Amino acid sequence: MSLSELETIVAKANEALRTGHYEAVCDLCTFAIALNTKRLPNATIQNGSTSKKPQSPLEITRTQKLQQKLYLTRARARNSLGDGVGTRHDLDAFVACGGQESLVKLVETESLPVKISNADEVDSKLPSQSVAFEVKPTTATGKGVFATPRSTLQATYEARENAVKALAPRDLVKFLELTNAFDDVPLFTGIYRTNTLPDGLGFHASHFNHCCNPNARYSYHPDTGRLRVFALTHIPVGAEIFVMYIQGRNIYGSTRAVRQERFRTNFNFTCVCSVCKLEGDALMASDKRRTEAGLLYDGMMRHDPWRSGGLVIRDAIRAITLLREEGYHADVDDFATDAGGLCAMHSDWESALWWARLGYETRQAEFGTDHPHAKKVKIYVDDPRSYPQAGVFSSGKRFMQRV
Ligand SMILES: C[S@@+](CC[C@H](N)C(=O)[O-])C[C@H]1O[C@@H](n2cnc3c(N)ncnc32)[C@H](O)[C@@H]1O
Repeated sequence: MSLSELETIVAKANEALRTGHYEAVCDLCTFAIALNTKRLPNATIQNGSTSKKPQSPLEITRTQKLQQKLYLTRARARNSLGDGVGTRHDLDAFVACGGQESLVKLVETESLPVKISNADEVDSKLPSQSVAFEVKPTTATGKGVFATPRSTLQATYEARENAVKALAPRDLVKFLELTNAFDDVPLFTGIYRTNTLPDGLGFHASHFNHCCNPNARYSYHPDTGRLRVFALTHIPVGAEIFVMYIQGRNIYGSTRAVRQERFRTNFNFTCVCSVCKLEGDALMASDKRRTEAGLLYDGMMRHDPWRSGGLVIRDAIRAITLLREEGYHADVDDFATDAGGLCAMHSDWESALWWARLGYETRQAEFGTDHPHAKKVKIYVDDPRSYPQAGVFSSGKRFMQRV
């Protein structure tokens, strides 16, 4: 962790001290002390060698001053929490790393105003009634999220500011608890990159693991500023809930090798989901299905809509069938909406409505009826004549094939 990141933590700890969030102060200082100790000139790292990077004299002074501030800040928080032993320990450590005795006296005599932490207030704002899962350790992926008996299909989670420096101290504690998959970049950046999925970073949502056949989908809801998670299929109690870190055609339309390359490049991990673990014929069949679905997606709208409109419908049916065979429960709308548009183009309102419904059902299940993605296609269900290309041909053709 860089010195400036540590200084950010000290600043946040002091902010928390001022606002009476003493538990958060302790968490932040404990975290930073552990990391800053490794930066001190006489520190040894785990294999017994000394700190890797030599520091300039200025940096050494900053590191030592930081350590003093951390102990003193935590001492004041512990004092306010009535933790006498902890306070004494921190004041001794403060002096041992060069802190002034006069400041120790000050803390010993100071009685900080006793403020009631509003922690409970903050927690009670979280949608605990709708929590349908819990975070637990997994064998292969660290922690993951599992369905609980109180399962509901919709669980909403608060979306948070991505800018770490703008986080409130308590949120910074939660941020620091998230996984970091990048050793070679500063800690804040590593945590940010590990946990910022296509729709943002959420202190709860970022605990979901990925699967190339997810059973849930999370999305950012702009009206409420929340990350929301919707189940895509029935999730039995005790089953892990998986979302997708890479979306749409990039996941359902790509082979394992291509997906793994994306995970390595974007997230620095090797995917061990049930689809990526397939071997032999099963893997070949999965790769074949996904390659075909990807090609169908790319090629569907290249058919001449006047002469070959039937091919658009044929491709949509084929692609949706492939996704179903693959056990992939999302993104049917990628094909259904275009198929509806084609039917509307030919003024086949009955078929246009059928496909519009399929597209809308998919989007409302994945994002919620109040999400802009769902609202955007709802208008075609309300009136298939509202497809932008509606009625351009009056060919009299009817596209009766359904999936
Ligand atoms: C956003 S976090 C997910 C929660 C994380 N497992 C934890 O312990 O808090 C992303 C990290 O989880 C792990 N992970 C998630 N899905 C995975 C998968 N399908 N295969 C392997 N590792 C996965 C990777 O280490 C990745 O960097």
